Amino acid sequence: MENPTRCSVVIVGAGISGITAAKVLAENGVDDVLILEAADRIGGRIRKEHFGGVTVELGAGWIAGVGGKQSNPVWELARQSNLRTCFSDYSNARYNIYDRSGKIFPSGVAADSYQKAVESAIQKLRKQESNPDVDDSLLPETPSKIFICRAPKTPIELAIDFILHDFEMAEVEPISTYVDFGEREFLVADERGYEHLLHKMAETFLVTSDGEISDARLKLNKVVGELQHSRNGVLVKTEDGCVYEANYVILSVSIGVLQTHLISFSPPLPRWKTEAISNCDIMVYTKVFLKFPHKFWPCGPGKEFFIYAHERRGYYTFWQHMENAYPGSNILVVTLTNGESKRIEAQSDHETKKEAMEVLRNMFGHDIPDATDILVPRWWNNRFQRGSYSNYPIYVNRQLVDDIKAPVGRIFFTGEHTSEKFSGYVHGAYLSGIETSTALLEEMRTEKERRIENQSFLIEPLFALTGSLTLAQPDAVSNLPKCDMPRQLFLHNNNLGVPEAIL
Ligand SMILES: Cc1cc2nc3c(=O)[nH]c(=O)nc-3n(C[C@H](O)[C@H](O)[C@H](O)COP(=O)(O)OP(=O)(O)OC[C@H]3O[C@@H](n4cnc5c(N)ncnc54)[C@H](O)[C@@H]3O)c2cc1C
Repeated sequence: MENPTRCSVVIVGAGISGITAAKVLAENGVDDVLILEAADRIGGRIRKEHFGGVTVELGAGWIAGVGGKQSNPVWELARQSNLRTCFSDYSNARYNIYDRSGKIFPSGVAADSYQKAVESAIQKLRKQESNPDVDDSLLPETPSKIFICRAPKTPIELAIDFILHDFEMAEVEPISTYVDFGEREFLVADERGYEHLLHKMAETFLVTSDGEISDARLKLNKVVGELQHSRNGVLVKTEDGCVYEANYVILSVSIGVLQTHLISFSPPLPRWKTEAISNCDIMVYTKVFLKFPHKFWPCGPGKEFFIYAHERRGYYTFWQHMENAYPGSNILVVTLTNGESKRIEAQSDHETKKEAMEVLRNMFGHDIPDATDILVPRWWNNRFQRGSYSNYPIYVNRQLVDDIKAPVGRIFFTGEHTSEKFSGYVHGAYLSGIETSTALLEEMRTEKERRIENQSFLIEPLFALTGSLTLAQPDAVSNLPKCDMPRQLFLHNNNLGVPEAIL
């Protein structure tokens, strides 16, 4: 085995949290950093793809939390890059609920069902708030446990339950993103993709040529498989047999990846850490894109989002047309979550297209054309993701997030799942990258102070002994953890008959 490459910090993962952490370290003078990314691109869960003649976002699509007193930092980045965005008005979606025969539910019925669902959810949350120890798992195992009075049963109730809990919890309980940054949401509709923000950030500290990152400090297709950590540093091993040695590691992989055994830890992570990781839920959220030869759905104000009410909860329920984002693109997007996401990930795209077409024919009649193309992202089966984002309960136990985020020795954890207030969002991941690297910089400063104290403790007696002393590798010494230091001390003018190097 070749000597491992040594650096101050290895960052595992080049999503927005990893790139942001690296940028903050570079800005603070720590630029011997190595970013190891398993995929062949940066961005992680921010990912564009060309589909049907436009750029679509397979992962994060919206900048959520805009228009409040405080500015969302991701919105600021988007403004600096002139990222093209479209305001999304979900408020009308509840009035565009189709039944299986293509009729739209009368607005009074829809509004009434919606109101009842919101009241029921609030009631349930208040109960949880006043008695957080009630074991929710004792309630019947349905996604709609929230309906404590009466579980939703009819197609419209199930559709509203899905919209409320898989999309709009903000209407039920204040969510930090909306409270802090505002209630508006903007869909990114830019040919450069949402990921352009990451590239802009990376360009500020990584070398580029012809617009591509060419810096040796970013290594793509490097799947980290093992972290061996001790008081002195961390050995990072990748699946292709490379070994990197670092003083510290920032681990930015998703909570889904942490729950698998993709990365092994030696010594193993402590129990409090593994328990916290396994107690965090993961949401699978899948946007299926369908391209058509022409439009057959209503457009115009209040029509961007529409809902299909089916007796199976979450069955091709939430639809969006892309005419506002890309006029003339003739693209529809249907969102599935959790069990339905996993189900369609396991089947062929052809089968998914058949199911989606049947639903569309129920809503819009049999004369509509077949989709000419389909795109089905597979976030659950992607071994570098294993899901879309963390899903903490509304009344999250603070200790759980603290434990997920807390460092273990020289391994620091970052990513959207470590954000106490904004988990699940791009801005949560971005802010966590800043928070983690700031904490690491503080730790590095403290360690340096400890080393200086330790050096004088060791050096003073040696001066007394020899009268004269030089350090063969002064820089190396100042960079090493304290227990390695004596190995690096060399005596000058060795007339005492003692070995050249002590130890
Ligand atoms: C379908 C979907 C829709 C979403 N919609 C929105 C939205 O509209 N608005 C919003 O704000 N947020 C949204 N999100 C959430 C948002 O995308 C994430 O919160 C954010 O991008 C997470 O960034 P991160 O840096 O924490 O993690 P990631 O982006 O996952 O970065 C982690 C990186 O680690 C890499 N990695 C994993 N394992 C290894 C390994 N062993 N070795 C090396 N590298 C490894 C991964 O490849 C990845 O690049 C959505 C997410 C998804 C999937």
